[in-house]
Amino acid sequence: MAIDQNLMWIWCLLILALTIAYWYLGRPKNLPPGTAGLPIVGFLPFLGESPQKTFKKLGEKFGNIFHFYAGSRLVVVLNDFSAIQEAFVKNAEIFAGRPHDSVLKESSFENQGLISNDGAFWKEHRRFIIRNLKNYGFGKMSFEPLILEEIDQFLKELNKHAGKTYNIKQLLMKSASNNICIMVTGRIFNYNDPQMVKFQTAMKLGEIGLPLFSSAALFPWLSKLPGTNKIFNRQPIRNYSESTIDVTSTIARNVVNEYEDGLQGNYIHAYLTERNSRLKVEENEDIFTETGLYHITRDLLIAGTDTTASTLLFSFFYMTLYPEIQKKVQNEIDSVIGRERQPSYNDRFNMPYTEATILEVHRIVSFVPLSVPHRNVKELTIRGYAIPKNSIIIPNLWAVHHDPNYWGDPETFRPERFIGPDGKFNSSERVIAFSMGKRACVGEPLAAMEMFLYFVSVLKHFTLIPPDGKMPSLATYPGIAARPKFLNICAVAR
Ligand code: HEM
Repeated sequence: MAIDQNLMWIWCLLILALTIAYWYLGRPKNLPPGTAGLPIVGFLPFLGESPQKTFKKLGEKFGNIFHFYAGSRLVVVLNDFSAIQEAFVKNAEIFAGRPHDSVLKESSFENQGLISNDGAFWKEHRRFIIRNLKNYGFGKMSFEPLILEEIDQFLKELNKHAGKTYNIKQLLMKSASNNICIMVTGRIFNYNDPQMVKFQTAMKLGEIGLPLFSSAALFPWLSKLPGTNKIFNRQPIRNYSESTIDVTSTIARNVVNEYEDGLQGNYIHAYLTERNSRLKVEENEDIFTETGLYHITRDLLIAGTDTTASTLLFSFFYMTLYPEIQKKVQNEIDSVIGRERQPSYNDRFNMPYTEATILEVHRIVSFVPLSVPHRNVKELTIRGYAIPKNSIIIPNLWAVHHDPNYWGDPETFRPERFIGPDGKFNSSERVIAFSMGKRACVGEPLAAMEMFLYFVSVLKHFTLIPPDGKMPSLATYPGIAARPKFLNICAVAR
């Protein structure tokens, strides 16, 4: 009996020793510098609440391309501008994949949308979205009157709360989703419309914050064990996925039901027209599928709502924190636009200080600090390091925006950094809040127009002061997006 027990212990120790040896010695050769972390879990326990800051520190030790392990998955972090550019622009095709075991898989359970997909499905849909949303005014002046109409609805609502402490987040969310709805579905919702309310309630479930890594996806064998749903906190992510697909499918289905062949009034019409023409050639059409339509509608509505709403909210916080900057923006608005007419997106060409302020908000906030994880679809060598096929690639956009060697004083909110000696607006390729390369944000033209028109419209009519006399906090929830914890503003009519 004693011998059996001894033998068992020897076996256990041997297996442990072999696991540890494999963990530390079995890594691919010529990786970028980095750390394997602990056996089984890798570096996951050390990421902290703000992985972007942890990565910035690791970059100081290992250099600007380094690796770590998330569970048994190899992750490569691109920690400065030139590393991201080298991967996402010079080797764009190779780095345009998405990991199939990321949190995105958890949140888009059928993996039929745009954001979590790659390959032919993603490529064709991305091209189609960019082409068609442009046709419906995306980033074009023809879309401006529709945004301005939505801003009218937004300002009327805001005016009801003028001079009071007001939690503006829901209003911003509703207004931002309406702007996407116009293009995708051709309709705009009243803020109290049951579908709008249902969509916002579903989005609220996402406030659990999608983590950078999904433990359930990284440890699929463990997540099959009973009771692990709770440990991996899967249910809230599932609730969020199911509720958002449920409500966005209802919104899309209403448009699908009224569609007649050849109609081209909005993105869903264009999708159905394309699907019908493909079905005439190939009855098993597998790119423009019905499920795909609902998942892509969901992706567009989700991706375009909290991103814009939260970045705008941060812009209001910064104006509250820096009244002298707010005054300069208001002076520019008064002299270029005046108090009577509505702003136009073209006004930006005469408003360098306002443009610089908005760019500074994108830089300092970095709303998606680590972008959305990428995957390299082929092995390749960068700066002499081998990056094995299918690594998870994380671009640290936040580190680019907070690089002291480039910005000098990255923690200071200072729009003047984007104003040239001639007083003109000097944009910077180093502000990459929308990422870069083949997977860069498809909504950037819309987001840029929204940011300018909302920011200017609010400051034209109101002055932002500390709500309840308290300065807004810039604290954010942990997660893939830097959502603000503080939600109140106080807008006093001018
Ligand atoms: C301030 C506003 C916004 C910011 C900061 C932002 C930022 C980003 C970032 C960092 C990515 C990931 C890019 C990558 O994978 O490297 C992304 C992707 C995406 N964004 Fe935005 N975004 C904003 C607004 C919007 C809007 C208004 C839409 C509306 C349609 C949108 C739609 C998308 C989509 C569909 C993707 C996925 C693209 C793909 O995977 O190919 N975004 N965005």
